[in-house]
This record gives sequence, C-alpha cells and structure tokens, in this order.
Amino acid sequence: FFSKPRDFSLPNSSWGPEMMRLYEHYNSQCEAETEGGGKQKGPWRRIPSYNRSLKRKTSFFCVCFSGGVYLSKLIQSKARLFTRSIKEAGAAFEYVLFDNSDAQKCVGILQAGHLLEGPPGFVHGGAIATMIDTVTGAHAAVLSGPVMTANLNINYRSPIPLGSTVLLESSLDKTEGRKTFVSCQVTSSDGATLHTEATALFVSISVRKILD
Ligand SMILES: CCCCCCCC(=O)SCCNC(=O)CCNC(=O)[C@H](O)C(C)(C)COP(=O)(O)OP(=O)(O)OC[C@H]1O[C@@H](n2cnc3c(N)ncnc32)[C@H](O)[C@@H]1OP(=O)(O)O
Repeated sequence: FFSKPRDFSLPNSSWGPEMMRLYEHYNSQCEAETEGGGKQKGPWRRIPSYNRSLKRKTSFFCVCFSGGVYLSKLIQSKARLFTRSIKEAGAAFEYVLFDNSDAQKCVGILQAGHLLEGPPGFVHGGAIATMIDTVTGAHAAVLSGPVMTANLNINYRSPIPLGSTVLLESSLDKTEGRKTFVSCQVTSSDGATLHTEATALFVSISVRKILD
C-alpha cells in the first residue's frame, strides 16, 4: 500500500557530464574504505529530496492543531516543493545537496534548465536566489533543526549561462541563540568563475509555527 516517494536528488537522463562529474565527486566521498577493506561513513552525506515536504505531518497537524481544514483539503493535496514542482526532467532545477557535518559545510550542485531563463541565455536572478535559499536553508536545518529564512543578502557578480552546471557552497559563519548565520558562494563547476555571493540568517522555529 505504501509506495516509496521518489528521491529527486539522484541522477536522471537529463544530467549532463559536469553534473554527473560533480555528483560522483561528492557521492564517492559518502563512503570511505576501512583499513580492512570494509566500508564506513565518509565525510559527505547526500541529502535526499522529494517533491513534497512534511506531507503526512502537515495534513495531520493542519487538521489537529491549526484548524487548517481548508488548507489541508484544498491546498495541501496540491502543494509541491517549489524547486521540484516541474515534472519534465532537466527543464528547471536539477540539483543535489551534500552535507559535511565535520566541516560544517553543505554543497549544492545545480544544472539550470531552460525554464529558468532571465536575461537572454542566462539564469534568472530569482532562480539563483531560490537555489541559494535552498542550499543555505537545508544547511541551517541540518545544523539547527527547523528554521526559516529571516534575511538573505545577495551579490550577483557574473551571470550564469542557462544550461550550465554550478556549485553552491554554504559555510557556517556562527550561531547565536536561535540565529544561524551562513555564507554561500556560487561558482562555475571548475571553481574558476565566481557567479554569486550571499549571506543568510535563519531563525529557529517550532514546527508548530510553520504550520500555524
Ligand atoms: C529543503 C528545502 C529548504 C528550503 C529552505 C527555504 C527556507 C525559506 O524560504 S523560509 C520562507 C521565507 N521566510 C519566511 O517566510 C520567514 C518570515 N518571517 C518569520 O516568520 C519571522 O520573522 C521569523 C520566524 C524569521 C522570526 O520571527 P520570530 O520567531 O518571532 O523571531 P524574532 O523574535 O522576531 O527574532 C529572533 C532573532 O532573530 C533576529 N531577526 C529576525 N528577523 C531578522 C532579520 N530579518 N534580520 C536580522 N535579524 C533578524 C531578531 O532580531 C532576534 O534576534 P535576538 O535574538 O538577537 O534578539
């Protein structure tokens, strides 16, 4: 009765060679070899991704706690995670996130599809902001549990060609009480071109607050 939800952060036929190269680079570091030739956890962990978030909990909490019957019935059944809402593989956001808890870093590998166009031939600034929010948000959530973006500052340094693969690297700057401060850099897949720089503040919240 229970079908397993599809994990969208696994390779599909739309992933190009650069996307695959970076994916394999980090994925190969999710497992390390022991001295005896066995396997153990490596420094990186792939973060799975689905097209819905908190599906069961949300409908449960909506009905039970927030009086959200309207939300539950009419909206929740259709709700999709924004970055995973386009069905055609490769058309919009193709991405995968990896987390390194020892280094307190998170990386996102993004292949920007044709539906993300802003200026002719380049990626829309809002789509770049979306991916920065996604990578830094996932990083802050790994570090601090449930959070919401309170502040996002972005400097666009050079445009991202549509169809290209870029690397988003998020690092922890500091935590202060409920506040988690992170920085993010978006570079070309070889690291040679800096496309975008950002800082973000996430504030810890209770899950109840999101659902309210
Ligand atoms: C897997 C996919 C991952 C995707 C991740 C995507 C994440 C998102 O996009 S979330 C959606 C966008 N964000 C929102 O809609 C949030 C809207 N804002 C809010 O709900 C609230 O303002 C919220 C939760 C951020 C903070 O509210 P609240 O919990 O009442 O905290 P509040 O008491 O005001 O502030 C807590 C601290 O943060 C600071 N703070 C809050 N907002 C800001 C801000 N914008 N700038 C600087 N500091 C801030 C406060 O000064 C306070 O600091 P201190 O503790 O030192 O006094």
